[in-house]
Amino acid sequence: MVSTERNIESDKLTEKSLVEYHNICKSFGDVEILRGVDLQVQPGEKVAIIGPSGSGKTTLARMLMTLEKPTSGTIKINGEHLWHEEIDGKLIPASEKHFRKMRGDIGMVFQQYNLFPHMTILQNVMEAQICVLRREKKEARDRAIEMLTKVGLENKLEAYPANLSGGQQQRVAIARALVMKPKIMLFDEVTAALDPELVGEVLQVIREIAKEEDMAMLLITHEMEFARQIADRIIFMADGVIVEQGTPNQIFLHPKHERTIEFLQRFRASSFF
Ligand SMILES: Nc1ncnc2c1ncn2[C@@H]1O[C@H](COP(=O)(O)OP(=O)(O)OP(=O)(O)O)[C@@H](O)[C@H]1O
Repeated sequence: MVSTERNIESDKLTEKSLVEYHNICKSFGDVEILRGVDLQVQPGEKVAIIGPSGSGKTTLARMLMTLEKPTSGTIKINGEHLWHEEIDGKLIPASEKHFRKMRGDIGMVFQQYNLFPHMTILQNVMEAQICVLRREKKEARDRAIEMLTKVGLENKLEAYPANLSGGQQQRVAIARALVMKPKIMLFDEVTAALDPELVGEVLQVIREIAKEEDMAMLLITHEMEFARQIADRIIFMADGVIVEQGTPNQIFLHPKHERTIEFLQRFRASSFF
């Protein structure tokens, strides 16, 4: 019994992280936005990042999408540097070719859905499969239909984005990212631009995906109840650092740090949570 426990512990320690941020700093001009962030995400893990506006959550996610360059620090995906290439033991800035290869592991859904307005829903979900993954048209179509069915839009395949509600468009954006089979999906405030009555349907789709799919997820959200239900781990960020992290119960029921307690109290006072 003891030896089994010890094995499980050592397995956890040796398990390779899917994503590793190491001592990440980011400044915009003179303003330091991220101040030495260390964060690991394990394969399949669902991690929610919460925290006050301006604490650096989106910047952290954008770095994983190679949209924002760290001022210092490193990020690895599957043990391989994202922003650098290792040549003869030296780290040099990554080439566009390296970025393209690495981006294949990462999917992202933003507040803005950015669907192609001139394409049908089905074409929107097929496009990157054909252009980026070089899938055959028939396979891309079959997979797009399967994914659009999963997000409840099997009756809208031939519709255009302009004819869908915001919630439906966001579900297309989710299907479009999912169909690429990334190892990690980033969801950055995906309901922030939606009318309140449309928020529930999008969160429900994400909840179902989290249950069914074994990809890792990094969710930035102000929806605390949603974060509590969906995440294996909650990270509370403030002023560019990770202040506290733990299971949903640890963070929401027994927060330890003054900043976390204050944030959650303010949050409860302004909502039904
Ligand atoms: N390109 C940029 N140039 C200058 N400042 C920026 C840039 N991008 C972000 N910032 C600033 O960095 C800070 C952190 O922004 P970020 O969007 O990462 O925070 P956040 O925690 O995601 O906030 P929110 O919850 O409001 O989305 C903010 O003060 C923002 O104004």
